[in-house]
Amino acid sequence: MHGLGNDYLYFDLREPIATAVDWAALSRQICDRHFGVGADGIILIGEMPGVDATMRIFNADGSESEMCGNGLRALAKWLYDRGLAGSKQVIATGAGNLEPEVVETQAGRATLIRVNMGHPSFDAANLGGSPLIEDLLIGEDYSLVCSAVSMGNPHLVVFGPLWDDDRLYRLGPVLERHPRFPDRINVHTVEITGKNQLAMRHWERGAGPTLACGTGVAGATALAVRLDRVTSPVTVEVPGGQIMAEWNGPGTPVYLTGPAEEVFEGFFPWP
Ligand SMILES: N[C@H](CCC[C@H](N)C(=O)O)C(=O)O
Repeated sequence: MHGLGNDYLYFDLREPIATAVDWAALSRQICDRHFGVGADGIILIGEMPGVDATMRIFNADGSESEMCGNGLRALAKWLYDRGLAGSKQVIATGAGNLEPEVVETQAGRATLIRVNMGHPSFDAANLGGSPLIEDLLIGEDYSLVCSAVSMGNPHLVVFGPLWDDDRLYRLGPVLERHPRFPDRINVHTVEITGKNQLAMRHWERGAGPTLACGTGVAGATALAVRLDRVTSPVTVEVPGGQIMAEWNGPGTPVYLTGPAEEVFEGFFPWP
């Protein structure tokens, strides 16, 4: 399934599995776009009393992340379409229990999902000591004004004209692995295109360039609202399409409303 082209292979683990699987290695093997199926990562669907499902996400490089906004919407769709979701969905993630809501359907299948993404944290400690805005030194003689925010997973935002491919592919990996961020970081170039509009491109931690990053959209929107650069609700243009983000200030969660699509279903021969 994918959310705005941010694609993952989902494993329905609600059945006990005989063998222990090295999910990190399996993610690397599956996500290889030439020798595997190709995807931005894999998502494991589990079960736990009191929630509709649990969700674990592994990036294409095998690293595990705390949260995935596009993945959460797709999982909410998967549960809804199969009649597995309670009236009020609850999905346990690395960033806590979140409650996606199906807001539009077509022929009984979910097409648009609104998700409470939790509260943004501008807490520097969570982001390798990076304050809200910082002149980040890169190499010997080059610095970049960046902002950092956590949505359970860490995001670095560079406001200004949208980067072209050259800049994204050059700066993305350098910033992803900047020593300032011990757990690495997702990187986003964000252009303010209107009072309620942003345009973004992404270099994701553990996946590189993706067509959309839900937690990145949520975090960048909260930063832009916090820095008084846009007013909520915000329409965000990402390479994979459009998504709506809402944040009404400190003490409130960020909401994302966006599509999710199922591309195919199959059975995986356990290694
Ligand atoms: N690469 C991210 C995880 C995927 C997040 C993204 N695809 C989303 O939709 O939120 C990380 O390592 O934190």
